[in-house]
Order: sequence, then C-alpha cells, then structure tokens
Amino acid sequence: MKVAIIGTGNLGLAIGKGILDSNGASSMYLTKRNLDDIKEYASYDKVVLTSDNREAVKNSDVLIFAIQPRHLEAILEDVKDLLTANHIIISVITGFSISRIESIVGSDKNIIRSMPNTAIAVGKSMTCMCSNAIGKSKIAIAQSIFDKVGASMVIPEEQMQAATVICASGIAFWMRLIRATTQGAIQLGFEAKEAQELAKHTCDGAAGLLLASGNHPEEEIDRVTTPGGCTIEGLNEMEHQGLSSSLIQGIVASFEKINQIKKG
Ligand SMILES: NC(=O)C1=CN([C@@H]2O[C@H](COP(=O)(O)OP(=O)(O)OC[C@H]3O[C@@H](n4cnc5c(N)ncnc54)[C@H](O)[C@@H]3O)[C@@H](O)[C@H]2O)C=CC1
Ligand SMILES: O=C(O)[C@@H]1CCC=N1
Repeated sequence: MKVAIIGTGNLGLAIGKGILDSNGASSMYLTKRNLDDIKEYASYDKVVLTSDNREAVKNSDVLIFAIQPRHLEAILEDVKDLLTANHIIISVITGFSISRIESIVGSDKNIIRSMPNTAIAVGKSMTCMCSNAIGKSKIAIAQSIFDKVGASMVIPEEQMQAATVICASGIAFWMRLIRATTQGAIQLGFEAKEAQELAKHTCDGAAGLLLASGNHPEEEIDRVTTPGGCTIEGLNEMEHQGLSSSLIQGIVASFEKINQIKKG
C-alpha cells in the first residue's frame, strides 16, 4: 500500500508513525510546507519527505489529508486533476463533509471521511469512518489500515461530529481524568512520578478489563466495591460532587461547539 500523508502536523505525523510502526505501508510520502520539523523521518527507507503535494499524489494510492480545514479546498483544487478512480481519498478533517469534498473532486472518486485520535501514534486509536457511495467498496481497505493502529468502526456520516467529541477530543478528556487521579495520589503521599505511573496503569487496566471481557463497567465496579468499604464511599462522594453529570455535560458542550464550528 503506497500511502501519502498530506499535511504532516500533529495528527498527520501520529498517523504516519502508527502506520510505519505497524508495517502498514510499502511507501510513505509525508508532505508539509516546512519539512524541518519532520526531517528525522528522511532516514526511513520507505519515507519520502516533500512539500510537493502533487508528487505525493502521483506516487501513492491511499491519500490521507490531515491539514487544517481552511487549507483543504485549495489543496484538493491543486491536486484534483491527478486523482483517479484507484485513489482512496481519506480525510481526517473535522467538520468537512463528504459532499463538500465531492463538490471539489467529483463523486466518482473513493472518498472516506475518518476520525482517528492521536493515540494512533502508539497503535491505539479508536477510528470512526464513513464513505461516499463509490467509496463503500474501499472502506475495508481503509479499515485494514486503521485496524493495524488501533480499532475502527464504520458509522453513518451524521454521527461523525459525535464521534469526534467522544474519540478525538476524548483523548484530552481521559488525560484530564488521569491528571486528577495523579493529583489525588500525590495528596495521599505518593511522589509525582509514582502517582502518574499508578494512575496511567490503573486506567489502562480498567479499559483492558472491559475490552477483554466485554463486561459492562458496573459489573467490574461490583467486583471492586466491598460492602461498606472504601471504594463505594469514594464513588458515591464523586457522584455527590457530580462526576458523571459533569462528564456528560462536558461531552454535550463539546458537541454543541463542534456543531457551531460546522455552521460557522
Ligand atoms: N489533533 C487531533 O487530535 C485531531 C485533529 N483532527 C483534524 O486533523 C487536521 C489536522 O490537525 P492537526 O494535525 O492538529 O493540525 P496541524 O496544524 O498540526 O497540522 C496541519 C499540517 O498541515 C501542514 N500544511 C499546511 N498547508 C499545507 C500544504 N499546502 N501542503 C502540505 N502541508 C500543509 C502544516 O504545515 C501542518 O503541519 C485538522 O483538520 C483537525 O480538524 C482530527 C482529529 C483529531
Ligand atoms: O479540538 C478540536 O476542535 C479538534 C477536533 C477534535 C480534536 N481536536
């Protein structure tokens, strides 16, 4: 699979790293206006660094567009004469609809809109995706790329904004929960570094339990909460203080904002 990342910034680089680490590409073009920040990748066998998006498009089958939304239209206009029915066009751009992309490159191209998160750099992205009508036949190829760097789910396009909040912004939400746990651990007497290790691995273990067992979180909670014990005391205090409610409200606020950005 010849892959090009058009716009190797935060997310583009994370995707590139994840795919390279998982041996998911036979060649990879990384494009960026200023290549200085990614020059260390020039030494990789399979990687070509360039500021020329046209060169990358000509030499690749799977094109992953990871630029800022305001740049997508101009970049697509610049390369559209090179696009063929064999290309798989994957956009990770927030709020940019498939119909807008089709209006630039045509509905006869395979277009996949996908929403990974930055954990793709460590092979643990949750990536949601959808496609245009013609791209449906290629979505399995896109899934095979993203499944190598985490998990993926095909969803209707109407749910892409919600998926962005839960999965892409979600990385920041979980980080904040891990930080809060770290602060709690320090207050209980652990050194900062130890506290962070405890928080990170416990979080990983909690997710791992659910992924391995398929259990509902409450089932796992029931296993930990000794009647009259310290866990239920802590959980109930967290709920009195509005833990679940504040998370849900934050998620809804983020969703309202993403919808405003889309309208704007
Ligand atoms: N950061 C995140 O976690 C997520 C970001 N996104 C979306 O991914 C896109 C990229 O986000 P970030 O990586 O955070 O942005 P970024 O600003 O770090 O990266 C964009 C890159 O595109 C490059 N670029 C600009 N014009 C170019 C051109 N003409 N040719 C080639 N490269 C060019 C810039 O130099 C920059 O490195 C955005 O549309 C964002 O909505 C989606 C999901 C998560
Ligand atoms: O914060 C944002 O708006 C973008 C979309 C999801 C992650 N970053």
